[in-house]
Parts: sequence; C-alpha cells; structure tokens
Amino acid sequence: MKCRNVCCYRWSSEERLDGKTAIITGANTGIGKETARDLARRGAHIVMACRDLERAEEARTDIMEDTGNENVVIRKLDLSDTKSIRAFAEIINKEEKQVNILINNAGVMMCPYSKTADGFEMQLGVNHLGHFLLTYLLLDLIKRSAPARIVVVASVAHTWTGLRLDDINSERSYDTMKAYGQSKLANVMFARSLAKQLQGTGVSVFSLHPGVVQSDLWRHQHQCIQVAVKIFRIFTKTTLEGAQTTIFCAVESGLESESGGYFSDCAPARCSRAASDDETAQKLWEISCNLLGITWQ
Ligand SMILES: NC(=O)c1ccc[n+]([C@@H]2O[C@H](COP(=O)([O-])OP(=O)(O)OC[C@H]3O[C@@H](n4cnc5c(N)ncnc54)[C@H](O)[C@@H]3O)[C@@H](O)[C@H]2O)c1
Repeated sequence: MKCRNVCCYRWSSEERLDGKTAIITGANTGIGKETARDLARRGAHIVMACRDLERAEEARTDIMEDTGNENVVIRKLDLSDTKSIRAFAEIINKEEKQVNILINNAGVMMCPYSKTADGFEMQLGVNHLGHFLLTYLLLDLIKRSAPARIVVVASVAHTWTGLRLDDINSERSYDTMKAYGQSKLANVMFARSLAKQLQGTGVSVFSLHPGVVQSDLWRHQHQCIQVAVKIFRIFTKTTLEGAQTTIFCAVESGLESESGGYFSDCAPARCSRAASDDETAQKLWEISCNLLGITWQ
C-alpha cells in the first residue's frame, strides 16, 4: 500500500522477516540506517556492515531500543579496501548460516579526487567495485539461502553520463558529477546483468533511486546545496521516506518477476538507454573482474 503524498510515497506492509538474515552496507546513517531499522522491526537478523564502528554502535543501540529486536550485529566493512571486503565476507561466510537479503547501500557522492586502497577512483571503487566484489564473495551463501534478494541502491544520477570504458578510473580527467553518475550507472548495469545470470536460482536483483534525500551524502557539496536540500522539503525526502523504495524491493512479495528492474517511489521505473545497453554492461562486467582480479562468468 502506498501513501500517494506528492513527494514521499511512503510504503507500508505487514510482511515479516522472522528467521531471515539481512546485510545492509552503510547501515549506520541515512537511508541504510532507516532500512536496517525497518527490517529489524519485521524480525530479521540484521548485519550492519559499517566502516565507522563507533557510529555503528550508536545506530545499533538506537535500532534495538526502537524495535525491541536484539538480533542486530555490526561487522566492520570498508568498501574502499578490498582486504576489508574479503575479511568481512570471510566472517559472514563463517558465521552466518544464510543471507536472504543483501542491500548494497553504502555510497559516497561527488568527493574530491582520491583513490581507494587498491588504486580505484573513490566513487567507482566504493559505489560499484566494492559492492561488486562483496556480492561475488557472498553469492554462494546467498544462493543457498534462496529465495533471496540483492538490492542495489543506485540513483537517477545514472542518467547523467555514460561509462568511460577507456578511463574508468578518471585518471586522465576527473569531473565529480560525472564520476558519481558513472558509478551509479554501473550500479544499474550490474543489477541487470546479475539478475540475468541468476535466473532460475531463486535470487532476485533490483536497483533503485531513493529520491533526493536529506542525508549526509551531500557533505562534499557547496553549503548552499546542503541548505537547499533541507529547505526545499517539498522536493526532497527524509531518510525514512528515502528508505521506502529499498525496503519495498527487499520485502514486497511477488516482485521476483521484476528481477533486474529499476525502481523509484516503490514502483518500477525506466532506467536510461545507456543503462539498458547489454553490450556495454558485459564490458563493464569484464573490466570490473579484471580490476578486482576475479573470475566471475
Ligand atoms: N541522499 C540522496 O539524495 C541520494 C540520492 C540518490 C541515491 N542515493 C544513494 O543512497 C545510498 C545511501 O546514501 P545516503 O543518502 O543514506 O547517504 P549517507 O552519507 O547518509 O550514507 C552513506 C553510507 O555509506 C557509508 N560509506 C561511505 N563510504 C564507505 C566505505 N568506504 N565503506 C563502507 N561504508 C561507506 C557511510 O559511512 C554511510 O553510512 C548511496 O548509495 C547513495 O548514492 C542517495
């Protein structure tokens, strides 16, 4: 059921997740925290995959007190370092009997040029490559946990640009907006490609735009923009509202036939033509594997 309020499309359902396990990256703030809170309220075992353990602990306490669900754990994950991603996955593969929902939510937007520990441009490295590797390392467990879902928090920013396949790490030139747009385009393409690969396995994959959300994501923007996001509330969402499409994709029953789809305001939406280009998506897949040193057909 949707509330058709002009901007927020709050979605509600009674769906329960008792006995299910959900991993949410970047769950200590913003959309990720509200997603974790909602899934905890539905009874899921929550793994908060966070870089900042202090802030994660505060968020965990808040979520547990609010929902009464004490089955919420924090595991360290820094998506800008493949060693951290591998260490996280090793712990999950050892500790967790199942992973029914993986939410690739963490992200960084329009930051000054910097590189991850492995030399990838930061936005591509965290938003796309980090989650690509994480999904790869958890996929066997996710498949064994089917029915399962992988939800990729992308953005309408995927329409801002195409992929720069000849300079994917923006080493020749860097435009903060285009690099963010590219990383989000990679998110949508990854979700589409993965959904195709996982047909018949019981694992569904979705990507989505959460809306323009009043979160910390804007920290690298000019102060005027940060203020505008907060002031023009009619055009923007609270983090609770911004989490609704993620929760919808993770929880709504009967969505499996839409696997590979892109969502906005808790409904299927059209992604850009570039995002539906299967040939480029295949090249992106190969480049991602090469950069990460993995074989994933
Ligand atoms: N806020 C918006 O308007 C908006 C719009 C479209 C898409 N999105 C997407 O929504 C997602 C969540 O963003 P948000 O708005 O809640 O912002 P946020 O800044 O509140 O949350 C981002 C989270 O990612 C985590 N993160 C960043 N770098 C990380 C790293 N290297 N390793 C692990 N975690 C890391 C942060 O710690 C934080 O918890 C992002 O993927 C973002 O691109 C947001």
